[in-house]
Amino acid sequence: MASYIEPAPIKDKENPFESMMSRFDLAAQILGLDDATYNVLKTPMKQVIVSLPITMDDGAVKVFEGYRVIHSNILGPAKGGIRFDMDVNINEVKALAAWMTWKCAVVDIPYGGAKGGVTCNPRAMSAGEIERLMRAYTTAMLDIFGPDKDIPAPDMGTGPREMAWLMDEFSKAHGTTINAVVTGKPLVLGGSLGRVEATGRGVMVSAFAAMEKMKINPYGATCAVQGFGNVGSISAKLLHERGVKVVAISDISGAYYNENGIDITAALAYRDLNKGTLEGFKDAEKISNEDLLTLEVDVLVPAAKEDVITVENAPRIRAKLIVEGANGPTSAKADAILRDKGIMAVPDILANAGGVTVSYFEWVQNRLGYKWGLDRVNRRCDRIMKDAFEKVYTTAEKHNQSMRIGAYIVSIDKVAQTYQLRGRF
Ligand SMILES: NC(=O)C1=CN([C@@H]2O[C@H](COP(=O)(O)OP(=O)(O)OC[C@H]3O[C@@H](n4cnc5c(N)ncnc54)[C@H](OP(=O)(O)O)[C@@H]3O)[C@@H](O)[C@H]2O)C=CC1
Ligand SMILES: O=C(O)CCC(=O)C(=O)O
Repeated sequence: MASYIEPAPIKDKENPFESMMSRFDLAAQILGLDDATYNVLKTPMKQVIVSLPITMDDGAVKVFEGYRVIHSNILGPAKGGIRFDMDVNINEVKALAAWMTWKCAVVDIPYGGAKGGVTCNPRAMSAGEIERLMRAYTTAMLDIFGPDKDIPAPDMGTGPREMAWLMDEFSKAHGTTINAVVTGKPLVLGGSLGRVEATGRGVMVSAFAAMEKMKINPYGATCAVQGFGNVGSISAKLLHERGVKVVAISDISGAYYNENGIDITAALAYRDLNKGTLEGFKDAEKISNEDLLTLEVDVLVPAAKEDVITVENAPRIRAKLIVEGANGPTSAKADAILRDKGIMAVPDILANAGGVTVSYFEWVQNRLGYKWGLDRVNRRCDRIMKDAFEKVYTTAEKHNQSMRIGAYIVSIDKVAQTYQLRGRF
């Protein structure tokens, strides 16, 4: 057997790639994965690092570092978002790319996994500076991206506006409009109805599926959501609309708690009129992001960043159910603590897969030159999410493992079978 028999010891502050690998190792061991497939999958296929000199508004030239990692393309073209954030680094991007491989396999869509990013602080940049950066990043990745090769999408710090610039820059370089090179575009450029809401919608569908298993009545169940960007705000809105009492929300300015429930429509309107921040939001007590995580609630939705539920705070988590909107919010060491406490965690690679699922629908529509109605998009996404949830739940039960390891088993099994049937080894 391969070297994965003894999962690597995990240090206190977890490197996200090592954290991902420790779960992968356990699932690979349970599956009895062959050495060749194991060794191929533990290393990303391609890692690209570029330097991007940008003229800032004050005339100074600043050099940014950009990344794109393709973890695997054995299931189809690589797929994954682009993150603009100060914490972006190669280990983070490698982990996020691998998670995309597992995520696409869990929901059974024909894509491999990739991720990209630029180390920058978009909050401190003008729209013009962000546009120049996105266009420079696209130019640097012209040989990597392509509708049959690697298809980017939004992630933290990017959205439809940035995807429009990417599509335009790529199309200019090819002398023709190629909208299928990227998903998460504005609707008029070939974006799909439902994509903006899709990740939050998948979180909501996963939360309801898990509450049903745990016999938690969703009407009046309490919930705390960390992060109020694309994923967090839409998860909160959809849960609130369906009768869940969202008692806490947060962004980088802090967390806002009201035991009687927060009016999410009012919070969204406040954020949108307040330069995108919840700072100063009334009708709630201000608490810290750390305190939000340990509130006594039925459901906790971490939807901001990785590594927020750690070995330090896991013993104090009081939620019955965690539904991971963010990628990698729970460290590998914290997994065991949550499980011992009987907390169910619906893992990122399942819970937040609604986004890439509707990205897939967008790519299909672009290639067909056709548009689907919102009803069709939502119905198909919900069906895929529910089926994936059931498959992961059953697999976890069969192996007496957590939902997370169940999800890794489902994905790694699919990837391994693909290698075998394609006759690679
Ligand atoms: N967008 C998508 O379709 C998908 C995203 N994801 C994952 O979901 C997570 C969130 O992504 P997305 O919603 O797109 O990103 P956004 O940039 O839209 O939102 C991020 C949110 O997190 C908040 N935030 C950032 N840092 C912290 C912090 N240290 N403490 C508390 N809150 C913080 C931000 O606050 P502020 O606004 O004040 O900066 C913002 O509210 C990421 O892990 C991403 O990889 C997963 C699948 C798909
Ligand atoms: O929509 C996509 O293609 C990818 C979204 C993403 O980056 C993610 O699911 O983490």
